[in-house]
Amino acid sequence: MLALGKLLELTLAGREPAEKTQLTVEGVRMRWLSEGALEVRPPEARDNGLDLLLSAGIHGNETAPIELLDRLLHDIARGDVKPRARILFLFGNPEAIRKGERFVEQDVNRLFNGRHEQSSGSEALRACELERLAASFFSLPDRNRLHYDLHTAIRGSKIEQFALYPWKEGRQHSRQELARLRAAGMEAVLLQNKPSIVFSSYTYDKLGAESFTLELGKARPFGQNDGVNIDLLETRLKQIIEGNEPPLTDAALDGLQLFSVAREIIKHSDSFRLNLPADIENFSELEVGYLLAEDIAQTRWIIEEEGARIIFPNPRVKNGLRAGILIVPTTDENLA
Ligand SMILES: O=C(O)CCC(=O)N[C@@H](CCC(=O)O)C(=O)O
Ligand SMILES: [Zn+2]
Repeated sequence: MLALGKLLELTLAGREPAEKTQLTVEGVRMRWLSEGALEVRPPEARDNGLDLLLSAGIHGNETAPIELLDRLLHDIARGDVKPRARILFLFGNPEAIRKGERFVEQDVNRLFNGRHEQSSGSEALRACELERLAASFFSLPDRNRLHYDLHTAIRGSKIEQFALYPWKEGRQHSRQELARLRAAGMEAVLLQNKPSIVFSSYTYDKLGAESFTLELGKARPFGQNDGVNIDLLETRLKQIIEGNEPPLTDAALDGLQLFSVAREIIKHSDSFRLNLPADIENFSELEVGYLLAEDIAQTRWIIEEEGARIIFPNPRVKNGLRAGILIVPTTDENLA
């Protein structure tokens, strides 16, 4: 296999490849751009006009998505997968991946849409670099832009695989993209309703891509991901890359559960208390009247919404950051 197909090995070793560009037997050009960043370009005659950004390892301990990108890249480097799309592979936080930690000093996925400018340290620099790499990749005119930012969650989940769909004023969420996610094995989608500082929101808001954060199961160390079944996603990604996706029918959304954000729980101070068991699963339902959280100055988060559920509860985040999202079921009536 070509050396550049071993992007994960290079990244884990903190090594720069001697040769920055290589051609596969299929005439596919692979170009190393920076640590954990590799562009794949099909021969011009085969290019179908899709620019696909695949990122993983924005959180260094979320290894199933990193292993998935590693397999896809190996397949392309060997000529077993023949791309018709341009692809940018990104391993988000190499230092944290090497340490097997979610982050080193601060969460890279809270540093996008300009947030890195108000911060310092290696993770702020990396968020800036990721924005630059994505902006340069998505700078070609008249092409379709798609970004999947792949994650696994800290805790178990009543709904194992789901997507978060960013929001932008005046832009409607796409039914076609939701159908594609359903075909890729996603069981639910959270339709966001305000701007955010995560990577997928940056590429959606600033770069015009269709962008999603995908949650694929529970985070485990390298080599221990047998419990994370991402076969449907892997198959779909290969089809997207090779430009031979089966057509999506009108019934394609069947079974996909849609949610919207009722409230984000923001931790304001060290006094923040979250009244949930440590092992609570994502999508657990909370009853009306339940006292979910308390914070400084008698702030109390009481459930008012029928059918409310919690995702990503985490009282250990830094002050000012999201300590959970309260979500409620929604319908498909506002989709484009
Ligand atoms: O399990 C958790 O608490 C977090 C899992 C995770 O890393 N999720 C992403 C979601 C990003 C988004 O809101 O689109 C994150 O928290 O960064
Ligand atoms: Zn993550």
